[in-house]
Amino acid sequence: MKPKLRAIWDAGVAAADPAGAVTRALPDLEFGDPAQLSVVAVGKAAPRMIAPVLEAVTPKQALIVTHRENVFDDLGVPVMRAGHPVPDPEGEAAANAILEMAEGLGKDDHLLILISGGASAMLPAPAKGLTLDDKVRVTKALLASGAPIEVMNLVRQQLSRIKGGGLAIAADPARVTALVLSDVIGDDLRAVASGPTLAPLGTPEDAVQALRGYFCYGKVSQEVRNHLREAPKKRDVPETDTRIIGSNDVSVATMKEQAPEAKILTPPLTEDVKDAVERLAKLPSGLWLIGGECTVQVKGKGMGGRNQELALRLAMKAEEEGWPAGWTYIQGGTDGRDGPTDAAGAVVNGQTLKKMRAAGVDPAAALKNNDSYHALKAAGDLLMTGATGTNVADLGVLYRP
Ligand SMILES: O=C(O)[C@H](O)CO
Repeated sequence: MKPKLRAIWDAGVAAADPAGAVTRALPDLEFGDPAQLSVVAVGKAAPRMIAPVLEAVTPKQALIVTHRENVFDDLGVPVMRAGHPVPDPEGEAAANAILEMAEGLGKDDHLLILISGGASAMLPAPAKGLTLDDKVRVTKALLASGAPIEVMNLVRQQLSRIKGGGLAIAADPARVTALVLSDVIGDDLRAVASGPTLAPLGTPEDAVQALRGYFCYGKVSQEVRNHLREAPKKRDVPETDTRIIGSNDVSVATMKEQAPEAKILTPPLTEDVKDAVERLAKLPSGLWLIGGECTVQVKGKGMGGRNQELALRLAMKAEEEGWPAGWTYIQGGTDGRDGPTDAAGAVVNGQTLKKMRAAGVDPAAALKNNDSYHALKAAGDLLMTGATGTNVADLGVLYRP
């Protein structure tokens, strides 16, 4: 079963390949006159998203903004590197460059923006009266609070000149098209990269409530609090053509094409891994396709990631409940990096715990220490893909006979 499940999982990851996703979108895209076309790619997948566009057309101007760790070839257009997950001065310079480019466009111009995850942190454009330091403090407080991405970005939009439709406002009256590779479960495009071409997720008052709700209000600067009190309630964002071209849902749908007999788990797994395993254990027999992204409460000092911990927990649950032989489960991050490890996740079955014990590892003790990586490594059941160059959260496939 392992090779079959791996092939289905691989098909899901391939569907999220940034170059492939843009290439599939190109036939439906009207570039217009290349002499009036500006192309900007932002986020972790920016170089891979812009490559097929630059093969298809030579725009008037183009710019890539990505994280400095992203590997990319020289594509012959300027690249600006930016910090992530905490914004830095290079990111601020990049955000300013994009806004300047957008502000210089006229009604006959076309701005094509290619958006992928990570761009919120990479493009800090502090609202008038705020500084990069203010934004750094807000970002750090929200990151430490465990607030979900929708909440983080609702706040960040209210403090920014580029997020929450700010880019669309700057580019007005030019035509704006955005192709989005979504790393947000549920695909609210206002949340992906903080929606530079769409109206914000909430109001300044909502941002205050969110900061209070996650005990961050007291941690942000007085300038931020003043700004949120005085900022206009509504932002008029011009209409843009913003399209999704890849996402966790799209990847799960592609896995379904690969395995039409399978059922899709709904809703996707977004809960803590402990609760996720309870849900998986209740599924009837058959082949199940799983999207989402779980959370883990880390208390131990071991090494692992949410996908590895989920797989290990499921193997233990299967043993405890005496699942019939043949069950198999693959679970991994589509970016190929689960937590701070070099594994994407794991592929487990009825042999996993036996192999672990034979190698001298106690699975329960490993779990207690959040050390799923070393336990699964001892069993030879890690899922190793290397960095995939994309990220649409996590995918899993479970077979229960
Ligand atoms: O950049 C961001 O805001 C996150 O990656 C979600 O898209």
